[in-house]
Amino acid sequence: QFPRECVTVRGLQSGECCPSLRGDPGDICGSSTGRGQCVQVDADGRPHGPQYPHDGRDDREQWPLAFFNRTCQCNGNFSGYNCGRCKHGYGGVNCDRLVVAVRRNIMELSEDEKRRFVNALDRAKRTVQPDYVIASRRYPEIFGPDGNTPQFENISIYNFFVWSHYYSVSKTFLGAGQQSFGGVDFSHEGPGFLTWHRYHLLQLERDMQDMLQDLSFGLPYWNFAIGGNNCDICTDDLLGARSNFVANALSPNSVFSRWRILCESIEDYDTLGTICNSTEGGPIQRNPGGNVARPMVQRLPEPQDVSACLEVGQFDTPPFYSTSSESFRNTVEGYSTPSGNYDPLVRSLHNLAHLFLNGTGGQTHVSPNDPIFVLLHTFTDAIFDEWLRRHNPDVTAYPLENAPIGHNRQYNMVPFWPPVTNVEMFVTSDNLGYSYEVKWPGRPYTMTEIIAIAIVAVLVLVAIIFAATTCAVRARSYSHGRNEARQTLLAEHYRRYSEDHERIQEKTQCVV
Ligand SMILES: O=C(O)c1cc2cc(O)c(O)cc2[nH]1
Repeated sequence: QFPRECVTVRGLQSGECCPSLRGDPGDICGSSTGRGQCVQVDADGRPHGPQYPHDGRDDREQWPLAFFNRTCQCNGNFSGYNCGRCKHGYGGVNCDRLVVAVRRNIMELSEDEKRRFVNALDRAKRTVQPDYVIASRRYPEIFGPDGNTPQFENISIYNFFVWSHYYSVSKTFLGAGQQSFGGVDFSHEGPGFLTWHRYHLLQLERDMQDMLQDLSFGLPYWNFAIGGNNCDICTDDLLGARSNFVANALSPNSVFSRWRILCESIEDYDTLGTICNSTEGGPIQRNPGGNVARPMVQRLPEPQDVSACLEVGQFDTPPFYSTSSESFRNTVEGYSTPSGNYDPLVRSLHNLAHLFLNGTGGQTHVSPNDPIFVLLHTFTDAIFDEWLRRHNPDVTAYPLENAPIGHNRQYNMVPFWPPVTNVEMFVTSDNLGYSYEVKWPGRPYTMTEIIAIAIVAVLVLVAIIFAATTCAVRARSYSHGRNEARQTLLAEHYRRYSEDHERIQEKTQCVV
């Protein structure tokens, strides 16, 4: 969440996180080369929705002001915590070269591409994130027991991805002996669901591009809208088959069976007020389609669910929450029927795909530990992107205020650094340096369309029958006429022939 350079006692006390580029103390934010400058953080102070009634009790309010109030602001296509890198979609030393990463269906990768993707994920699980460290305590305890030891830890690239999700969904600690408040979620159940997860994926993709030294590396996606109860990507060449030996475990032939998960000690965090740190625990649990207690989540979404949700015209609707009706966001998130009707009993699309996994991938505080999370979310993001293309909304379609805390248009998404607002992700993917290769299922016909098509079909059929009958009648009368003519002709022939014959006979008789 924060650059390693910033989490010193002095850095935290100053509230300034404006590291210099290339270690020259005078060159904060690369200012000497015009890359950027150190500025005041702009944090959203507009009213949030009524779901969160504990203002002043959580480090994530008005992110990131509890930790830092000054940051680098980069010029042009420069970007990053010290303006040392390029905006998404740009490369080269001067950040003036366009680069695009293509995100493809994982099922359509070649064997070699599949192997390279699995290996890249595994390497990310073991490679230390070079720039960022994570807080292992809430701000009141951030300087450590001696007041001089900032409580931050190194973490791997993949675990950084896991930790960021955990931090955004964790409960608000209200004090020892008091129940933590769970009605808060900075990345779900609000308009920020799509923008938050979009940035989350971009950060992982960027970290993996750097690790692989390949700016064109694109995260693939899992088309989870295939119906049925089979997880098609749960094979050993992809995300891991089932174990034949241990219930809910992954096959030992998959590298993911050796992954250990982060952030599983949820009771400790909620009762002691601690924060998930970089310590790993048990293995990934997964039993796709096997939740016998909830038959509704034993099947994957259907292709027509995707077509239906893309028809929902409004991005989000009041109260901009998991109870919103006729909201594209709430529909694709999966709290509504695929056509947009809110129903508390329904789980569809993204939520259904999570719950179908039935294990680590189905619990918000740990779900990214299962790497299927990445592919499930790239597909959700692809649907979001297609919706943006089809509906071409203005920024005003995204609520400016009164969304649940963390979800307002200008809110800096928690816990990303440098600060990035929800609305910055409310653009089509080509503005962010990536694109999707997807064949979208056709839109299902409405009842009116079905009736109109049936009427046209009947009319065409009647016209064909009429034309055929008319032709047959005409053909019959024509051939009848020709027969009559032919018979008249024959009769005439015969008459002439007979007369000639009689005449010849008369002549011959005369000669004889
Ligand atoms: O119960 C749900 O609808 C549900 C579970 C779950 C897990 C997860 O990681 C998410 O991101 C969302 C989600 N929804």
